[in-house]
Amino acid sequence: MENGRMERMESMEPISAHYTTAYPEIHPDSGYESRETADSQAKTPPAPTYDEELVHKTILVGDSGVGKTSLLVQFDQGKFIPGSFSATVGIGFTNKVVTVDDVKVKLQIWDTAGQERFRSVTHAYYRDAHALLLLYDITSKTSFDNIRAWLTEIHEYAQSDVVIMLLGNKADMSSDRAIRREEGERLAREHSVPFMETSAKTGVNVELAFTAVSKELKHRAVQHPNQPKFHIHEYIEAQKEKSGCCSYF
Ligand SMILES: Nc1nc2c(ncn2[C@@H]2O[C@H](COP(=O)(O)OP(=O)(O)OP(=O)(O)O)[C@@H](O)[C@H]2O)c(=O)[nH]1
Repeated sequence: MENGRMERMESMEPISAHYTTAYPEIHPDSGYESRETADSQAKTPPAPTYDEELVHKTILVGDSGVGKTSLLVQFDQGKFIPGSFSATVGIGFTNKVVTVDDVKVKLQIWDTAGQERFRSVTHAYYRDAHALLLLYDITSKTSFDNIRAWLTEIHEYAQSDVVIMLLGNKADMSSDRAIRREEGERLAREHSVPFMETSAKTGVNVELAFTAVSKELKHRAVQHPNQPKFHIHEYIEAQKEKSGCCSYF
């Protein structure tokens, strides 16, 4: 696996070459959408159309070892391969289509190397990012403490309107927990970013994280004065309640 990983990261072709690849699709639970759609249809004129050719560049960032590659593999392939990944070298991406509100949102998800020595390479990718998923590991206080530094870098190199989401990963490792969920929530509130705990191992909240980001990106792309605004925080809370996802954290 170690060699496979190295090859994947080092043989990246130019972006345009990858757009010919068919996008795998996921269909998230649509209970929330149907309620929202019914409400909005009653009150507003037909929604402006969403351009399904748009590609939203989404980047996973955070310290080395927090689980960026594992989270992406869980989202892409629905599996977790323990201890199988060597540290990411440079940067690579995976295409995914997320169906939200009956439209297909194309995500190009970039997995970056957390190691300091690759930082200057990854900074270059921030500028045209539409969304950044910032991860820490709930068993690592250092990775949590470094979130402020990551946010400083993001504000320095990314566009000011980039969608940011904070994720506390490895939520399955409750006996080794070093950061309480409330601490993650507080930090996220301080920086006005949505937050959830995830597990790349069990898959908890992995799809929700990408779905919430896709919905936010889609709503931004079609934002219309007469359309109800999408509130990512409320969406996440409603979905968490529905799934009862977090009761065992
Ligand atoms: N228990 C548990 N282990 C995880 C989880 N996510 C990742 N791991 C493990 O944590 C280690 C590091 O995971 P990676 O996905 O390689 O971390 P990364 O953030 O991509 O690391 P870099 O490529 O160095 O930036 C591996 O041994 C994974 O199996 C998780 O949610 N739960």
